[in-house]
Amino acid sequence: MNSVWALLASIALIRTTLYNYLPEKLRLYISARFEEWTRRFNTDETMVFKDYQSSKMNQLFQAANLYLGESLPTISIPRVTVEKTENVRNLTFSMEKNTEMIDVYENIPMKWKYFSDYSQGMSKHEIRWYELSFHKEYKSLVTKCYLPYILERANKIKERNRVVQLHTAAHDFWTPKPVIIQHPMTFETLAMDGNLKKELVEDLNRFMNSKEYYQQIGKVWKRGYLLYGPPGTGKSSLIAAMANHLNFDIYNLNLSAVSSDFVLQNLLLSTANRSILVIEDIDCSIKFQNRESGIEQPIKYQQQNKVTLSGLLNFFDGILSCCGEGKILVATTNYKDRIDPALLRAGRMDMHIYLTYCTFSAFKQLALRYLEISDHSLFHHIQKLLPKVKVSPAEVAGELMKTRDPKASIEGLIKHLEEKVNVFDCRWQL
Ligand SMILES: Nc1ncnc2c1ncn2[C@@H]1O[C@H](COP(=O)(O)OP(=O)(O)OP(=O)(O)O)[C@@H](O)[C@H]1O
Repeated sequence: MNSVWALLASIALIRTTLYNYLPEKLRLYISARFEEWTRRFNTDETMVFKDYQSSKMNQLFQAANLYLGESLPTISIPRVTVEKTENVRNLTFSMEKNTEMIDVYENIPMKWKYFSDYSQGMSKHEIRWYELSFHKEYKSLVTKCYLPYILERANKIKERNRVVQLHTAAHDFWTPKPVIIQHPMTFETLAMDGNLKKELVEDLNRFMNSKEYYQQIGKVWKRGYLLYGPPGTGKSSLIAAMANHLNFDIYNLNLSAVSSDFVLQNLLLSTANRSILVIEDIDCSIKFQNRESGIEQPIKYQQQNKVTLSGLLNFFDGILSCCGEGKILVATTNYKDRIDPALLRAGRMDMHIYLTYCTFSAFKQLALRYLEISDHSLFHHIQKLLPKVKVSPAEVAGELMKTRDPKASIEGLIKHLEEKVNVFDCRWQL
């Protein structure tokens, strides 16, 4: 055995020595021939996915990370890295440096190896990469099917893991660190007319599944909703439910703090795709010039409100709104009649949703959520009182929260409603 090692070592030494004395052209020729010769015997091909390519994040590297991470908990592998970071919902698994795993795609084994190292040079930073090896006869399958499949799966994993974030604008920019919203409001917990809720959920789902349709008819893939109604009727709650349903980030825009139409345009351009842009109390943010009568906006308003109506219209449906896709605009107001009709038009505000004072049906949904009861002998009193008063779901929810005892809670609400009826009757007599 020792003599074999000695022979191999001598061959290597002779080869290196000879190689050093050969002219460069001949050396290059020999290595090319040598590589060709070894390739003939090697049946595998390897693809390398570096984390960064020309200082841009390599999407294939990221996708492989997510895709492989999903299979890691289910396969036998000696070591894995497990993480839970703030802005993802679930545990994330990743491969340890210099380890390998086999993924089976269409019954074909795909061998993945993960590497990391430190770059040489002035700034020492970590370089990470995956190597994917497969039998060379599957090269076309890998490029045409396997890699696109990984990209698609990774997108789905990303969507599933995402947490909803709230972005707010400050000093003409979106704040660099959005807040993670853990708002528990969903369409299940929102007390709202059953038919309206169903219509809205269907509308959102239809919109989400219509990307190709919008493209086909040449329309920008965006949708606008106007939520209007008295304070406390659940406009903000509904926005949270929409964001949770779609898993979309929220960009909350206070128009009165935006310094110009130009800034408004920039803010819109820097919102992410598949997000909800909210303009709360749109009627308070801008005093509208009456476009129908043609009366000019008074100078004092022009000074106060730096965003103009035309800037806003441009923002809703101008060329700018083409930048991005899957965008939802939500405007809220307590006074729909104060909004310029131009803004309310279909295409800008496609669906107008009236959130009203608490109805008996909404009360029953709140009772189920707050008191965990679907019926009670005192319910008929509430049913009689509710049509006589203007009470918001927020007010009812506040009463129901005062005690966990259903009887005491409903009695408290009846008392509150009766007081409101009496106040109303007194005013009526005056
Ligand atoms: N329809 C509803 N279903 C369940 N809870 C509700 C509903 N409406 C209001 N609430 C409760 O009342 C609170 C306040 O409601 P919300 O902020 O959504 O009302 P709003 O219409 O946005 O009010 P405003 O016009 O004053 O901004 C919510 O946090 C929620 O707990």
